[in-house]
Amino acid sequence: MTQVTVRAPAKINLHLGVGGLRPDGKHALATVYQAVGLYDDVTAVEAESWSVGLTEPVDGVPLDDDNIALRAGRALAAHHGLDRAARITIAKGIPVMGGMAGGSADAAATLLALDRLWDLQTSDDDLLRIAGTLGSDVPFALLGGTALGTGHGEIVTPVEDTSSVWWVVVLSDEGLSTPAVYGHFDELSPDAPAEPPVPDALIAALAGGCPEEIGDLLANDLWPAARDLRPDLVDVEVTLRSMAPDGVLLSGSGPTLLVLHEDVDEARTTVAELTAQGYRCTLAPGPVAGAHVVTYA
Ligand SMILES: C[C@](O)(CO)[C@H](O)COP(=O)(O)OP(=O)(O)OC[C@H]1O[C@@H](n2ccc(N)nc2=O)[C@H](O)[C@@H]1O
Ligand SMILES: Nc1ncnc2c1ncn2[C@@H]1O[C@H](COP(=O)(O)OP(=O)(O)OP(=O)(O)O)[C@@H](O)[C@H]1O
Repeated sequence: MTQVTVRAPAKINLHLGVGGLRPDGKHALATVYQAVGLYDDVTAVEAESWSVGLTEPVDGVPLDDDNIALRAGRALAAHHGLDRAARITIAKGIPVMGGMAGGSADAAATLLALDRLWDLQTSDDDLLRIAGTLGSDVPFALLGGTALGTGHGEIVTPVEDTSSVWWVVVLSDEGLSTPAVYGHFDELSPDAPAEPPVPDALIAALAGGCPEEIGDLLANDLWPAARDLRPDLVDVEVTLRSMAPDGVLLSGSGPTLLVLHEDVDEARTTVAELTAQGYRCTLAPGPVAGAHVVTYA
C-alpha cells in the first residue's frame, strides 16, 4: 500500500456547557458533540520529509509546521518510535475558523491514515489519547456519531442518538478565534462553575430521537461572548429565529450558525430562502460517522 485517504467530519456542539478556566489554560466542558456531513479528505503518502498541501488553495490554512495535521503525523510517529515521514494532502470541505473543528478533523484523519499506511495497529485507546494531546476536539473527530465530551472536551463517551436531522449551516465570511471567544467568556462569566453540569435532559431527548425536543434543548454558553465579538451575528440570528424559533444554534465558538430541520425538503427551502437573502449556506445531515478510510492505493 502506498497511499491512504481518510475522510473526517465536521462537528457541532448540541450543548456546550463551559466551566471555569483550568490551570492548563483550558476550560472544563460538559458538551454534547454531533458529527455532521461536511468533510475533509486527508491523503497520506510515504515521503523523505514531512510536508502538507491542499488540493485547492484555502485562506487561513497554514502549510508549514503549524498545520495540525503535521503535528498529528509527527505525534503518531513519535509514539511508535519511528523515524518516518509522509506527505499529507488535504481536500477541505469544512469551513476554516468556523467553529466546526476542521483542523481537528484533519488531525484525526492523519492519525488514522498513517496508522493504516504504516500498518501500526495503534489501539483505539492510544489513538484517542494521542488525539487528546493535539486538541480538545480531535478525539471526537475519530469517534463521530454523537458523544458526551468532558474534561476539556477530549474525554469522549458515545451517547445513544436515534435522531436523524438536517442542519442548515449558515457560513460567515470572517472567522472567529476560539481563544478570543473563551477569553471573552471569562470576562462575562467570572463565576462559571468548576465543573459544568451534564445535560441529562438533552441526552434523554437524543435517545428518544424527537427533533422538536432536541431543538428545545440546544444550548451554547459561548454564545454571549461570540455575539459581543461579532455583533453582526445578532441580525443573522434574528433572521434565523424568525424561521425556526427553537432550532437555532451557534456552532462551537462560532461564527457559523445552525438551523435544525427534521425534514430535508423543509431544510432545502430554508437554504433557498437564505440564499435569496444573500446568506451563504449549505446543508449537512447529522449524526454521521467519525474518521474512516475511503481509499487505499
Ligand atoms: C469550542 C470547541 O470547538 C467546542 O468543542 C472547543 O472547545 C475548541 O477546541 P479546539 O479548537 O480543539 O481547542 P484546542 O486546540 O484544544 O485549544 C485552543 C484554545 O482554545 C481555548 N480552549 C479550548 C478548549 C477548552 N476546553 N477551553 C479553552 O479555553 C484555549 O484558549 C486553547 O488554547
Ligand atoms: N489543517 C488545518 N485546517 C484548518 N486550520 C488549521 C489547520 N491546521 C492549523 N490550522 C489553524 O487552526 C485555526 C483554527 O482552524 P479551524 O478551521 O480548525 O477552526 P475552528 O473550526 O473554529 O476550530 P474549533 O471548532 O475546533 O475551535 C486556523 O486559524 C488555522 O490557522
